[in-house]
Amino acid sequence: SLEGEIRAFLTDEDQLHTYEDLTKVNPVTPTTVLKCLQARYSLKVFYTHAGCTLVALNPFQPIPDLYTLDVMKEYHYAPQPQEFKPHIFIVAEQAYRNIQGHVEPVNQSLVVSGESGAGKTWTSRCLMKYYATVAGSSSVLKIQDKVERIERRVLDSNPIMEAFGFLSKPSCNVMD
Ligand SMILES: Nc1ncnc2c1ncn2[C@@H]1O[C@H](COP(=O)(O)OP(=O)(O)OP(=O)(O)O)[C@@H](O)[C@H]1O
Repeated sequence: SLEGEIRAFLTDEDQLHTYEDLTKVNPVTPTTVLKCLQARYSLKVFYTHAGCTLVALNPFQPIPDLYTLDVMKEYHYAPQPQEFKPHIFIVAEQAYRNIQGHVEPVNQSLVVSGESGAGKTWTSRCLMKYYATVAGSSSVLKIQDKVERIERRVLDSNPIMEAFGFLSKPSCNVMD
């Protein structure tokens, strides 16, 4: 039965954190998926693939080592970044490479979704920082300046984007 399969899956508690892609979880149920994410979270692992989607959990604390210039470079220069640990930089790099594609460059969109407080603004800033850094000038000062300008623009565009989407959410009737 499904219940039996779920129980058997959860018995192997020490293995739950090893699932780097939730499509490998079997059986895929809310319980099994959440238990895996929980096991990873408790080991301070905040990113997990779910096929071509990336699940980002909010650590609710600064994790500076996860977003350093060196980490960005590691993902940017890796021949196969998807073989590294799940990270927002894998998604960023994949989209970047698709744009750079010499044969047929394709416009790219990154959809960042989640409930209020999930970390969408953080993630968008993280993506902007990544692009401003890897695609930017080689001068450190210029990079810093560009990152700050792009970040500012993203944050400034928030009220406009929210005016279109956020205000009509049933959970947040700001229009009332
Ligand atoms: N990866 C992360 N590392 C450290 N802090 C994070 C991370 N992700 C989110 N946070 C923190 O969690 C809080 C909420 O994140 P954020 O503002 O990005 O949420 P949001 O999804 O944009 O929320 P809302 O929809 O309400 O605007 C912020 O204080 C942010 O700094």
